[in-house]
Amino acid sequence: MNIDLVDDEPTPVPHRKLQPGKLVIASHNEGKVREIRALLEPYGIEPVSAASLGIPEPEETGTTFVANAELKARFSADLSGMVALADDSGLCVDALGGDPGVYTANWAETPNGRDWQLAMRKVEDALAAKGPEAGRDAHFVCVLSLCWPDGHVESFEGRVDGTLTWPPRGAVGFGYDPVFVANGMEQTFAEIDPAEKHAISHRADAFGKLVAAVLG
Ligand SMILES: O=c1nc[nH]c2c1ncn2[C@H]1C[C@H](O)[C@@H](COP(=O)(O)OP(=O)(O)OP(=O)(O)O)O1
Ligand SMILES: [Mg+2]
Repeated sequence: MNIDLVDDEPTPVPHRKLQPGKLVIASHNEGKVREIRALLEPYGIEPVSAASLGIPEPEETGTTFVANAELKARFSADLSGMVALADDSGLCVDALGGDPGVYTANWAETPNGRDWQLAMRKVEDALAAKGPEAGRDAHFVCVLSLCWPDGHVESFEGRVDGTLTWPPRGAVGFGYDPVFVANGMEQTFAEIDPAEKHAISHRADAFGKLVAAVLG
């Protein structure tokens, strides 16, 4: 047994409970806002979107999901004076060394806004270039960060494992949903009911941890 490892355990920080009331969803992605609203619904929290408060999108300068989720949550908490909940997420493809990862949204950027067909095609082309032995395993990651107006922040990470399919299938959901098939399923995330996605998604996984820590 490595004694050093035991000594290095971080001191647990007590969680702060989230009280019923208004909360800013610090995301400008309508697909995410819709999903986060649905997840919050049973908890007596009234979500308002950052866009509806006129809060702009901060620059995502972090190199990790946690760093970006926390900077987005802090930005909206500072500007609104309310508790803010941000989501930083992405698609990590094993054969691509985890890309596009933190840069998943950037792969969709064009001069005319985001193009998800193009982004899915880019991932597929990169994967095809690796050859069939590389495999098609991928996972989505989601970090949800809550920031209070006094700067207290709590973050929760979730993931869902699956494989990438081609061509894209389905019209529900957003982003890369049409090419992602979760393990144990046959349909893509864009072919299943939102409720089914909420039962297994990376966002739901992170949200479950958030609930246990700050709403339980
Ligand atoms: O469930 C998902 N189903 C499909 N695609 C997904 C999902 N979850 C994240 N993704 C992809 C698309 C998203 O655009 C990118 C995250 O980028 P990310 O910077 O966290 O979000 P974003 O810029 O779209 O919105 P915002 O930063 O305002 O919350 O990963
Ligand atoms: Mg973003």
